[in-house]
Amino acid sequence: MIEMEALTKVFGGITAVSEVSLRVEQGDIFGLVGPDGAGKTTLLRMVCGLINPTSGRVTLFGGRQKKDAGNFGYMPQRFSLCGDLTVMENINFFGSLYKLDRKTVRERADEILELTKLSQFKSRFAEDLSGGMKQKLALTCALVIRPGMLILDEPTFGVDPEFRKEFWKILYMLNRDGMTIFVSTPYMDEADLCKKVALLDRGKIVAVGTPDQLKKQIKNKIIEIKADVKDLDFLGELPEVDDASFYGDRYHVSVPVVEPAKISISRLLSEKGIAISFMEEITPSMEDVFVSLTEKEVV
Ligand SMILES: Nc1ncnc2c1ncn2[C@@H]1O[C@H](COP(=O)(O)OP(=O)(O)OP(=O)(O)O)[C@@H](O)[C@H]1O
Repeated sequence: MIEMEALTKVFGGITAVSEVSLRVEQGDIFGLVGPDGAGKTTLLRMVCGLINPTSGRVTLFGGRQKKDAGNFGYMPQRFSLCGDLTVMENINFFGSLYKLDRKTVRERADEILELTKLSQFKSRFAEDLSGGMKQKLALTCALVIRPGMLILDEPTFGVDPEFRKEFWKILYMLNRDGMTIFVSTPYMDEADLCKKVALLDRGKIVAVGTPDQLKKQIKNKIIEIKADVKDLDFLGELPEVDDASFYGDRYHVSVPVVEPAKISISRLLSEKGIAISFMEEITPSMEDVFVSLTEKEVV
């Protein structure tokens, strides 16, 4: 459905996207995952034809359909709605950009607003919606053209976890009904929700595969630790430990062999008078995969 060949974008002296080759297949939920500034927006904008690549090529739908034929929906990262128009007026405006007649827009809107649970807010001004509801309205607008493929740029950025769950539920429903989804996200936990993932770092693809395939690429084991102090960075200095990273209220320690590392960690923490409430080997998360492939900590 989307084929990217050595896609590159240079802005002045900055190479935002470098030699990216990827294929998004029909029926995929394909995640483009990477931290801020990795090049996600730039890549998606080239795919949508909003900016030209410096070099490389994008082919959509095997080159059989035109990019501008309304056969894919795009939900940009930035707020793309008119704040002083109501929910329904925004949808009508969007429909008119694609030359859809009012009746068609109204019928489709009713259906999609049901799905996005915005039906009761049709006459509310967009600027008065919550952050999550604004994102849902942007999604509704992108869906009004009934696209076969949806391209979304960080659709859940900065909204609460409850909303993120709800938004992903909608994406799953759309995908189940046959829609191909190409979505960017800085959230590593969302990578786990994708059928296929490309990890992007400083403009380059560092890994591509299903979440399970990517997790198997990690050679080290991961030990998760909860202790009564927050800063356990010093664990990285133990010879049995390759890396120690902070994850919210816990630490993930990357080790070649589990048991000697656990003994050594227990000894060191006990010497420092630090109590351990949890220390077990766990299945690596997508954060662990990203850290191990890029040697970077993520938020
Ligand atoms: N129009 C532009 N002119 C100059 N530099 C740009 C432009 N657009 C993006 N960049 C730079 O390209 C790099 C990639 O930016 P991009 O916005 O694509 O990343 P991103 O992964 O989407 O991150 P974010 O979530 O912060 O938007 C960054 O260093 C950014 O500053």
